[in-house]
Amino acid sequence: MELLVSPSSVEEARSALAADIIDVKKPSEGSLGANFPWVIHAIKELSDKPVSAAIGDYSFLPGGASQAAYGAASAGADYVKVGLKFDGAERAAELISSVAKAVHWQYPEKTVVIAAYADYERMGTISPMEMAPLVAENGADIAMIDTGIKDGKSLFDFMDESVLGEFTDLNRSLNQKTALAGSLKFDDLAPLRSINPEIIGVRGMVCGGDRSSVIREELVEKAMSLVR
Ligand SMILES: O=C[C@H](O)COP(=O)(O)O
Repeated sequence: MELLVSPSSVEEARSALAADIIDVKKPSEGSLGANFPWVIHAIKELSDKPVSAAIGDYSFLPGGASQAAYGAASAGADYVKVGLKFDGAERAAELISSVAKAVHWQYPEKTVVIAAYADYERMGTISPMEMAPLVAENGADIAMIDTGIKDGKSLFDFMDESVLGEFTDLNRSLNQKTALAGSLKFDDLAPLRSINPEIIGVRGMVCGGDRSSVIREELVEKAMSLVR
């Protein structure tokens, strides 16, 4: 299980360098808010660690999402991550294939992450289970669950360990990886280890519980020691 940590600036990224994957985002623009390309580039320059970039919680806008995905990959992101903020399997397939093509067209080695929301019922968006079979089938690499509304409710408030285990197993059977996130706490690391997704994503946990605060290096190190 690898640890992905989401800084919002170059300064914060310096405190996150112990993580396996540095995930650039702009939390003030949403759960998967996109940061500026020059911030992605500067964070990529900081270390040899793989860099991920969120491109936004996207409505059904395959053209816009594919340009944003291409921009993030060109700026240096090794992982490009998009959230599906709409419903409908057919529309999801179209946006996933557009984003995957935009990245793999010139960067076949890069990884495309597609996120659905644990709180899809209150978001009115596609569910993670409905999204899962559309990911690799449309050229993407990782199926992710995050919470869409960051109001303190966590992934486990919406999906229990057995459902998350089913999601992870389903992804494995589809030859795609799983990433889980959503206001995770240190106490969640034990159940997450038994669910065993390839990646877990955190921000609030390593900010001391408040994701609008700043990432603390010692908490990233603590989280790394517990996921190993
Ligand atoms: O990709 C992971 C997210 O940034 C998780 O943020 P959070 O732990 O504050 O919900």
